[in-house]
Amino acid sequence: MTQVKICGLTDPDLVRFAAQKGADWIGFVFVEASPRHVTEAAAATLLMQAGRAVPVALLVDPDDAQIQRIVALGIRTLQLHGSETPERVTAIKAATGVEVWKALGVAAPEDLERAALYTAADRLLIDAKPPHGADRTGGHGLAFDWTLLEGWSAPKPWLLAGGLTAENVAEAIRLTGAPAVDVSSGVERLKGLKDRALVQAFIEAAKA
Ligand SMILES: O=C(O)c1ccccc1N[C@@H]1O[C@H](COP(=O)(O)O)[C@@H](O)[C@H]1O
Repeated sequence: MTQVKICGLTDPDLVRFAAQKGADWIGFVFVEASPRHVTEAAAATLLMQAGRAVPVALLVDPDDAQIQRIVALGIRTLQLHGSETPERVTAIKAATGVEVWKALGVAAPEDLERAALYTAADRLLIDAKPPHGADRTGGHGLAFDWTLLEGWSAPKPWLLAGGLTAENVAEAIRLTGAPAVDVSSGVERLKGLKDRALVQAFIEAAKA
């Protein structure tokens, strides 16, 4: 069954709800420019509601100190969503031993070729590229051309992200063969404000 990550939760009740409805991962965004930003202090409370869902820390070009603080909170999965090089990902994996995901923005076939360079990543997250001039690297609710993934042989376990919604996720999975999906904007009524009904509908559609 397709695995689901619900990203950018800031409300403990919604964390509990998403976990109860079957989310496999819950993402916490430690990126100040994001409307879903959570502080490390707030995350400590949110984590307690995750139940069997695995908490994921979304970080953009984190320094070693930030990584140490996040791991000290008890988060064992890092989603690197910046311009981290393969060498930096290898160093983070070696220093922490936790699960490390690397997000890659895709707009052309050559973007997928970079996937093979990230040998230390445990998973890849294949996302749309941010719009020109954007203040953050993801979470814009934009999809990319999924047909770019036709015939792609993923070198790692991977997730599909970018502009997914309850309405389009089944088609996205069918076209791309994604074993897992990640959503943020598509389960919001307003930017940064998650909606229970949309969260439930997304999980059900992805796992149907
Ligand atoms: O959610 C954010 O604000 C965010 C900030 C910085 C980097 C990534 C971010 N979100 C991730 O972006 C993709 C796509 O999200 P969307 O569903 O299109 O809104 C997803 O992996 C989020 O985790």
